[in-house]
Amino acid sequence: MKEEQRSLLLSTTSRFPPPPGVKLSYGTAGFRADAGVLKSTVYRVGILAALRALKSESVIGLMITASHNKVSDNGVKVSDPNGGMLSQDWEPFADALANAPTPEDLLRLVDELTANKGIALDGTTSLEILVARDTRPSGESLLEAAKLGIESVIGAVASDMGILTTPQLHWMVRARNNGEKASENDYLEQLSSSFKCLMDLIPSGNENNQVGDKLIVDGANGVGGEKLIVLKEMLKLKGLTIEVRNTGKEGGVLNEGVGADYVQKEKVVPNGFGSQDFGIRCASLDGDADRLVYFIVPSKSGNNIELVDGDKISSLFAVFIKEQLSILKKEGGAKLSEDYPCRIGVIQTAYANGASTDFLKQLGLEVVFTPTGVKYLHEKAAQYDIGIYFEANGHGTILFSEFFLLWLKTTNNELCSVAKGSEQQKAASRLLAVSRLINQAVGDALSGMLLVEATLQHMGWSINQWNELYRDLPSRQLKVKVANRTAVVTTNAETKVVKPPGIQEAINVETAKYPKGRCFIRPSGTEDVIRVYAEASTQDEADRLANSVANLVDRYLGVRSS
Ligand SMILES: CC(=O)N[C@H]1[C@@H](OP(=O)(O)O)O[C@H](CO)[C@@H](O)[C@@H]1O
Ligand SMILES: [Mg+2]
Repeated sequence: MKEEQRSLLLSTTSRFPPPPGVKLSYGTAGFRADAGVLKSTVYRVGILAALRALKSESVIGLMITASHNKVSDNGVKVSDPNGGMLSQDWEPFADALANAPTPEDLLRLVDELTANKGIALDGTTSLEILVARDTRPSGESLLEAAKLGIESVIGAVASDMGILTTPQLHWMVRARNNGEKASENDYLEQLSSSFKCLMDLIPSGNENNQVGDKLIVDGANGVGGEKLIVLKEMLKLKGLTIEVRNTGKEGGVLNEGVGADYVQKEKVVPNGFGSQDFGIRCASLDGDADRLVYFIVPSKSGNNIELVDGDKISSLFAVFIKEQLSILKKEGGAKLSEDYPCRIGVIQTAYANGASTDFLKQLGLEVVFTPTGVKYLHEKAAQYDIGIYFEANGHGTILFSEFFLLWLKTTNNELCSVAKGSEQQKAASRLLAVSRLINQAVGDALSGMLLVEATLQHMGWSINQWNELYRDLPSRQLKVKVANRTAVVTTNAETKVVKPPGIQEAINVETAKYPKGRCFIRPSGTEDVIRVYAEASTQDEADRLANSVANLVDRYLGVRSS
């Protein structure tokens, strides 16, 4: 490392001492903690992002958000050149960098990494890192720390993109590296034009359309609500009214009694909604708008909603895509000069409701499981021609392989010349529009919502009809505070505990008491808790199973004393 670079890093790093006694790790979604302890971490992730840009010779993203966490938390994560999560082999370096006690330790780590990865810190290239944040009040000063981190690496330039949803930033990084138009307006344009294309292709004569022309969206008092209001204006929707509540402008607090995580985990009505909304399709975004769930409010006063979660979204998309593929290949249609055996995969985690897995398998689809965290699901989905992945909490998307998209475009052109306007050609156009609408970088609540809306219109289904695709098995999720959550080590896509010894056997004994019982525990990567998930044939049994396993967690891992 040249002297100029060394002294720049030393002087800036000494302005951001790590808070004593805090050890952070790059978890399921980057670093997250109370915003008050994060400045040094965010500054150091700035350095990391700069080095990643220099290594990949590409544009990189840095997002400041703590998504569904409480407003006083914040976090930081890096978007890789393809718009996906940071390559997993860089995570140990992220941990080491964030926890390096002194500026000299940090310099040593940077030296090691640059030597190891062959990164030349000679300032001969200039690379851009796009930086954005969600609406948290702590975001502004953390963003400044990130910029200083980036610009303490010679050759790295920070571009402040302001307040964005997480998926918008990932989309921009991907678009920039693909040489495509990449502004926020380009993002909104692409979503609205592909949505309109899908709406124009809705089969005519669907007289029994039950969809209902109103959608009410809970914006979690975060960034998603305000972006949706802009998008709505661009869409100039006919026959669909979108009302946005909890935009953050009405005085509500981010994620407090609102938002996709609250709605999905607690299964209750979010603030601002009530029995007056019965019969209307409702949806909820999370704090950074990368998760989406739908729900139905109860007809009478009472709090329990009917949740239409990520598994149902995944199932709806799977049904629609399967239908388009079978139209495209149907007997008696135009003969395609080349056929292509499209491989579809649906990716889930252990949190997927067992009934959804059965439904997808009955559709004849390949269903595979990964550990929790979209980085794992995304990686697996990318191995298919069409990879549909959703976590039960509503975080997911549909990935199309480049090869399949090329085939689809060629097929569509061919059909346009021999059978323009045929059912086959429309199916090809629909699939192409889906690939443009649904975010190819990461799960995106806004693009996902537009695809749900277009699909329901296509099918003519009300939210109830969609919800009845299958009946969820009753489930319950609990969080347990423990002295040290890293004491729990799991295997088998997180469905079995290997440490501490004995607890898995005890969980098995509890689970065996309930028909259709299924239960697992794992340490959260975003909150300081152990999560308990239980499924059983009645709600009461699911609750009892979850509670008894939560007690086991207490017993084996000891409750936090503070
Ligand atoms: C049960 C659950 O919903 N877990 C979420 C949550 O991770 P945890 O590691 O469980 O805290 O946040 C992640 C990031 O948003 C998301 O990928 C994941 O699915
Ligand atoms: Mg989120």
